[in-house]
Amino acid sequence: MAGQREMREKNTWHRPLIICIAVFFVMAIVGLLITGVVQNKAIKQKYKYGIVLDAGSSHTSVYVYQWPAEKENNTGMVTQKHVCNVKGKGISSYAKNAEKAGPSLKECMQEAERSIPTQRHQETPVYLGATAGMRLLRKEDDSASDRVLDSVVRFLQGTPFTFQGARIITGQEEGAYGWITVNYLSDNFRKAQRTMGALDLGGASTQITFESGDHSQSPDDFIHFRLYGKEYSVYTHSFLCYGKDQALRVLLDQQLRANLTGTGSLILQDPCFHPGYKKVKLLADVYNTPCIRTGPSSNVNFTHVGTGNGKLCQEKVRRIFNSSGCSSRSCSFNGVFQPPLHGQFEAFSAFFFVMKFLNLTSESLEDSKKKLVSYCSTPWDELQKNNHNVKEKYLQEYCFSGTYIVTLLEEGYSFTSGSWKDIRFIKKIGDSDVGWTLGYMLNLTNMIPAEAPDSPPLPHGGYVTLMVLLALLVCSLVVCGCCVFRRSSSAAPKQIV
Ligand SMILES: Nc1nc2c(ncn2[C@@H]2O[C@H](COP(=O)(O)OP(=O)(O)OP(=O)(O)O)[C@@H](O)[C@H]2O)c(=O)[nH]1
Ligand SMILES: [Ca+2]
Repeated sequence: MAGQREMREKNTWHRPLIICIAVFFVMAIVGLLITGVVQNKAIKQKYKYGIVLDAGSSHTSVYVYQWPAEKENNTGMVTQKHVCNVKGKGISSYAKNAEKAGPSLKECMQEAERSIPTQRHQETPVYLGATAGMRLLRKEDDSASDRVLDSVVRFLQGTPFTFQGARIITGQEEGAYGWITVNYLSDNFRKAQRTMGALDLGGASTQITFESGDHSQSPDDFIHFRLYGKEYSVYTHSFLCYGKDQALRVLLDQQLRANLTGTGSLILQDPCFHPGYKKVKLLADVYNTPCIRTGPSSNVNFTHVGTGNGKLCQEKVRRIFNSSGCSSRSCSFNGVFQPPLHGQFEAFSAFFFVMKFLNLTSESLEDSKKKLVSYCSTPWDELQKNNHNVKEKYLQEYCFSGTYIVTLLEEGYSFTSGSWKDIRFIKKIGDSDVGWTLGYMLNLTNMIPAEAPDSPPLPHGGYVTLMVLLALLVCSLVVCGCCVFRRSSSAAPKQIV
């Protein structure tokens, strides 16, 4: 008895201790749960922003991008928040009144200010890249292109953002950054998946870009990237004057020269324009481009008459491409080396605008050509009646533009009826417009690391869930342990002393 009493006296503190430990454990578990939940509560995401102006030949667009502030180096995190199309033509059209080029951006830059929190303005970089329209102006009149850029720089320096520069990007950059945008938005870099090619059709130039190991020939047409720990050898070529606006002028010039009799008024019968289409135009609007060697005196008018012969239009458009004179193993056109096509291609900008309107984005090559012939024969007044909400500038040219696109892809780049299905005509990937601007900003802000960032073995959510489950397991083990201990101590045989 005395022993038991002694035992009990010695252990009087066991029970409260166990209870105390259990209480602390439960408190720790509850604390863990609350931390896990609060930590993962949707905190107001903090974003960073970037602005890129695409100063194209036909117009300028202002893109606002955003990304989660703490995930700067993660991929797939930069998305387009806003886009504003500047009213009027491209900045190269201000060659004769350069001081107006910068202020023409005002409305869209004010929209950009409204779309970004004020406290972020100071840290938001602004980049302007000018493309083929300014490349052509620089060819024609270098000082005029400088004056236009100066006006743009002065204006953008006056915005509340951090202006990082305005420059004419090369055709190679335009192609390469379009390819980066396509594959970044498709998450192909982070997943080290097969990349897709990029086809960009502008008003003054067109670009083809795709991964190819075949860089033994024309190394100038290759760019090498190391992205997320993987090497990429990318073929890219930009054809200046092969944007659809300039190509139309080249076609008109070819037809005008064939019709120039020098007598009476000039009438051009054009199979790429609809029956009943008749407009008096200025020769200056055809010849005021460095894409055509000088033409007849430019203050002369000509009457542009449509005959709507799609087949003849295809034959005329084919003449824009010179398929002879290839000194490499394989060429696209005009003697330009092009490695064999392979893989999927994303065709955007005017490729999309035109093929979407003509409802040819999912047609085969053969059916596209047949439907174009039928579309081109549609009388102009019928077309206007059925499409009164479409800009006449675009409506009058869809027959030419569609024929040009099909000819460029088939005759120019050598897409076949088999590989035609590898082309996808798109405007966006997710919420972001496809074009060179996103790739340009990602490169300038170093947001695509050369090496894959170390990622924790578990995604954050998985990590928290695992921790909570483990904690609950520990807790239940402790509780079970206590129960077993208590049962064993109360069931211990009474010692008879
Ligand atoms: N049908 C149609 N055409 C469009 C639309 N937007 C632009 N275009 C025309 O499509 C062509 C290409 O447009 P963009 O990709 O903006 O060309 P750009 O960037 O100005 O030209 P580049 O400097 O050569 O890249 C031009 O002839 C535009 O006039 C549209 O919404 N619908
Ligand atoms: Ca463009």
